[in-house]
Amino acid sequence: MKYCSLDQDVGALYFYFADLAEGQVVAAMEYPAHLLLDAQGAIFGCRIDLDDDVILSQLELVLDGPYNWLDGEYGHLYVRVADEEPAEVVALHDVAVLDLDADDVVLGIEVLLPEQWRTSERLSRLAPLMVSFDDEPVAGEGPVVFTSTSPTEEEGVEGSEVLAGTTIPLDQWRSGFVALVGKPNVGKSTLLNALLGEKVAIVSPRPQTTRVPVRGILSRPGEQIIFIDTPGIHEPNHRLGKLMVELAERTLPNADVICFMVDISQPPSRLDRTIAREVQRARGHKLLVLNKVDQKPRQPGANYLPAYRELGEWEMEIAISARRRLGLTALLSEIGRRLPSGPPLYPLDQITDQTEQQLAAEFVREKALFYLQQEVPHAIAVEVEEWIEKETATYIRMTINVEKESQKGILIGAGGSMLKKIGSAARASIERMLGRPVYLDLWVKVRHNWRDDPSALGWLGYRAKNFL
Ligand SMILES: Nc1nc2c(ncn2[C@@H]2O[C@H](COP(=O)(O)OP(=O)(O)OP(=O)(O)O)[C@@H](O)[C@H]2O)c(=O)[nH]1
Repeated sequence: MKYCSLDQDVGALYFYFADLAEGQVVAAMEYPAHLLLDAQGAIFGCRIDLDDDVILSQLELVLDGPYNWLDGEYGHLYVRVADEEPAEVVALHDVAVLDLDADDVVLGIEVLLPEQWRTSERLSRLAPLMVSFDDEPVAGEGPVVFTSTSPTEEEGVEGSEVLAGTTIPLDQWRSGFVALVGKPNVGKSTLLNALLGEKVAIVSPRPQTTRVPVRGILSRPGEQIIFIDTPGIHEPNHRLGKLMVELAERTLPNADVICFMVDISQPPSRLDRTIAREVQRARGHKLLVLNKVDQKPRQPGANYLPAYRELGEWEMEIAISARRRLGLTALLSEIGRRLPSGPPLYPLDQITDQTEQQLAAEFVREKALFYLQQEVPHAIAVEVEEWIEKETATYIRMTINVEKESQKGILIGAGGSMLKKIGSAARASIERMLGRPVYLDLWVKVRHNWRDDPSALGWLGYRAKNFL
């Protein structure tokens, strides 16, 4: 690698393999990422888990570095400042983004560092290569000395510290429900996590990741916003899909504010139009939320804003990047001022309606969505069978249900390799959530066509009455 930089505001660590010129990055690819730590816990590189879509010529610049290495057997790309074995490999929640130029060559990699990894001790091994974020790295220029300051949060997005000891009389509070609706993959769950500063909803590059509405609660002085991240509205082709769409649509009548989310880097589709019509019929305040402003339009130079604007009557339109946490303060203040008067509906320190067990099962599904291809991850339902707090670790046994024998084989992989990969990534996420070691025991079972079987859907928890 040539340089790296850290955007303190969002925690984005960027590895440069070339000097970037304006407009040079034209595409991006996303992959799961891990941090490589030395014995002192300092980050000395990262591992990106590639898939077969990446070809060697794309990695030409990356593999130019003396210590970078592609492990062809597993598709692991190592980007490092030294040739050493990591003392620890830590999975990151967010995917890494590989920026490509017009010839499809990778120019740089961005990973999002959780706050605890942004200290000068953790970054000490990378310090000699750090350039300050605002400086464009220029060929021939030496690296700028890196001084670590504590990351600045977007004002108001993190609310927990200002909640303690609130003395605001209850009749001066505002509270209400805010529905995040839109077609699959527009970034609803990413937005919810970004607004809460915590991961309460799983995210993946595949459509139809969210299956049931997830509530995320943001409490700030005098204000409680209950976000409902809804399944992406689509044309369903099985009972589970129908339930997902029904649950999403049923959040609309009760929402005080509706954020109709779209992907501004693409033109509106038929689904966007259908959802916009449904949103228009609801009583709540309607905001048009244009996500992914960080991404180049599909057609270079195109502006899809007017086409989205025409889909309905919007009280307000706001451009954001959920991934890069841009525009979120403005969005929150627009939502806040539209909330009805009322006392908080949830305890002020509660951030979601999901239990730790539900979230743990979701983390397993999230990793399966990353690692598995095509239909297999969508055919998965994860059940927690056992959860025992032991002295040194939490023991968790889960069953992963699939629909066919062939899917079971793919999920387990040669010699159990795929299940191991999913398990170790999920275990890292669960450990982060629980703050203690976890022993994760995964089993795979075939439940034929469970997505179309009403009784299987019922005992797997996919029932409308559970969420209304
Ligand atoms: N470039 C870019 N990508 C984003 C942004 N927000 C979300 N994404 C990516 O879009 C993909 C889908 O994000 P999700 O948050 O799972 O989308 P969703 O709308 O909840 O999807 P469903 O669960 O299918 O309804 C993921 O790969 C995200 O990383 C953004 O602001 N910019």
